Amino acid sequence: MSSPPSAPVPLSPPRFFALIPCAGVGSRAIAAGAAAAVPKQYQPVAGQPMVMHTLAAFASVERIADLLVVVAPGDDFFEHQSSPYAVSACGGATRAESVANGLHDLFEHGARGHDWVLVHDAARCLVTPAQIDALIDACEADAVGGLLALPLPDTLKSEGEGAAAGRVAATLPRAGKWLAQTPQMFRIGLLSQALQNAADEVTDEASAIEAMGLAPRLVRGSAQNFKVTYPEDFALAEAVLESRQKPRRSIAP
Ligand SMILES: Nc1ccn([C@@H]2O[C@H](COP(=O)(O)OP(=O)(O)OP(=O)(O)O)[C@@H](O)[C@H]2O)c(=O)n1
Ligand SMILES: C[C@](O)(CO)[C@H](O)COP(=O)(O)O
Repeated sequence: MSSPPSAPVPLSPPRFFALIPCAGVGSRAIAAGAAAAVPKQYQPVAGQPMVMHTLAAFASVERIADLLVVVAPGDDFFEHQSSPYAVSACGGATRAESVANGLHDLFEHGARGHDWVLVHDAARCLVTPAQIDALIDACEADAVGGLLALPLPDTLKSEGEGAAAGRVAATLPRAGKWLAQTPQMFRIGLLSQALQNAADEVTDEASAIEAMGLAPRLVRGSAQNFKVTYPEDFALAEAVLESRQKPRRSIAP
């Protein structure tokens, strides 16, 4: 007599991982002609290397089970820090490659395909635990996943080409246009597959998912969650972080 088929083993609830691509060189952050001593994510902002602010925000989110920082091969920054974060020197030539390599590392350390991963730029050091929680709340029951993003606040122009470069070619409709931010949150298995299919030029995780015919959820982020990209962004990031650290002045009765 054959034994009855065994009941399928129920999947354990998905966990939430954070993956921080931190392997860039910050070429646009270097002022024309000036050489930066360290990549932008390690430059001091409001008393700490920029990436430490980013990591502190994720460390405050209780639902994040584990966090992996992806740095460039040979980068020894975290060897000189007494920080509790897991670090993998598996950064690639592009951001997409750094993320794909980091996902591989997460799998090797026990992550499963149905776990969630929140990918977040090291250079978005102003993200807050509340914004991270808002993304998780909005996406954890979603079939695809999603990203923080901001509706376009300004009038949108396209630039001419050739002899018309530097001049407006057209004013484009901005309704329904959003600026993609991070974190971007997807199932680890799905994202890994999407990045394998996608070309290296995809500039965010959502684009790789979209290329599979799926539609990531847009979750409203904040203008303060900007990416430090150009030299002038450092002073703005510092001002915002310092304003958060300052004790609020009480208003006299
Ligand atoms: N090969 C790369 C390129 C970028 N990043 C990371 O991806 C994030 C967003 O990228 P971006 O702001 O473009 O950083 P850089 O590539 O360093 O900047 P630039 O393009 O100006 O050189 C950054 O935290 C950066 O460290 C990465 O992990 N691996
Ligand atoms: C992922 C990202 O921050 C979303 O806006 C952005 O696409 C990164 O682009 P970059 O050219 O690598 O800075």
